[in-house]
Amino acid sequence: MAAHDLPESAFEIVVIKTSGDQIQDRPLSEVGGKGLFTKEIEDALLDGRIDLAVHSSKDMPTVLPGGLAITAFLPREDVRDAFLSPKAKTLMDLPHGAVVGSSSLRRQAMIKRLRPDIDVVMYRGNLQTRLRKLEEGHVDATLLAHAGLRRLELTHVVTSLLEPEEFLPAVGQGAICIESRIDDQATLDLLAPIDHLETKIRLTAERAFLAVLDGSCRTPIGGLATLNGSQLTLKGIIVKPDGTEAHEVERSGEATGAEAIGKAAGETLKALSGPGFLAV
Ligand SMILES: NCc1[nH]cc(CCC(=O)O)c1CC(=O)O
Repeated sequence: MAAHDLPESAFEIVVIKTSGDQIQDRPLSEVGGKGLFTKEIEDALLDGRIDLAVHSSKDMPTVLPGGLAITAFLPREDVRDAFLSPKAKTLMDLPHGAVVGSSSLRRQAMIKRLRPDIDVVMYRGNLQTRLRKLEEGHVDATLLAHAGLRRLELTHVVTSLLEPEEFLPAVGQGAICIESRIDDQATLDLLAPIDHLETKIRLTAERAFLAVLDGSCRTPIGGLATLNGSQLTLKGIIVKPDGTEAHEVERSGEATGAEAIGKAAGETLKALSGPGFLAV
C-alpha cells in the first residue's frame, strides 16, 4: 500500500440510542416527530462529545439547533418505498379490506388515497420485529424504505417497489447525511472530499420545500427532486391523513436555484391547500 493510502485520522465510533429508537409503542408523530431521532445526537455534538453525526436525512428536522448544520451528504440510495406482503404482489392487488401495518403518516395517507378500502394499523418496532409480525400474519402487508433494506442486505423480503409517480417518498429518503458544528473547520475539511454534490442539490430543494410546509411532522408530505444534467425537477404532494384530499406540485429549473425551486413548490402547495389543511 502506498503511504498516501494509509489513514491519516483515527475515528472513535460513539453509539447513541435516541428516543426515536427507544419509543416503540406509539406513532412518532404523537410523541413529537422528527427531532426524536436527532436530539440526543445533537446534544453530543454541541457538548463536543462527538465531532460528526451520521443521520438519515429523512429523520432530520428542517430547522437545526444553532451552531449545527448538515455539512455533507453521501451518495443517495434508492428513494423508493418497498411493498412487502405474502398475500399480493402489489398494493393495488391486495384483497378488499386488507390490513397494512405502517405508523408513517405519509404512507398511511398515500395508501388510503390509492386504496380507501384498506385498513392501516400502527406498526412500529425494529425491522426484525416488523418482518416477524408480517410473517406471523398480524398484517397483510407493510411498506418500508427500500434504502434501509438494501443497507441491511434484506432485499429478499421485498415483494415489489412503489414508483415515485404513484407513491412519492419522504423528503430525504435514502440519503445519509453528516451533521457537524459550523465552526469546526477541521471536521469540515475532512468532510469536503466526501460530500456528494448531486445528492446535496436534490436535498437542498427537498428540504427547502419541506421547510415551507412542515415543522411538526403531523402532515403527510411527499417530495422528490431529481436531476437531469443541470435541470432540477421537484415533485411534491400533501395528502389529508385519511387520503380523501391531495394537492400536487411539480417545478423545474436550473440546479443552481435548488433552494428557490423547493421554496416555490412549497408555497404553491400551501396556497393550493389553504389554511387548515396543514393543521389537521
Ligand atoms: N423513519 C425511520 C427511517 N428513517 C430512515 C429510514 C430508511 C432509510 C432512509 O430513508 O435512508 C427509515 C425506515 C423506513 O422508512 O422504512
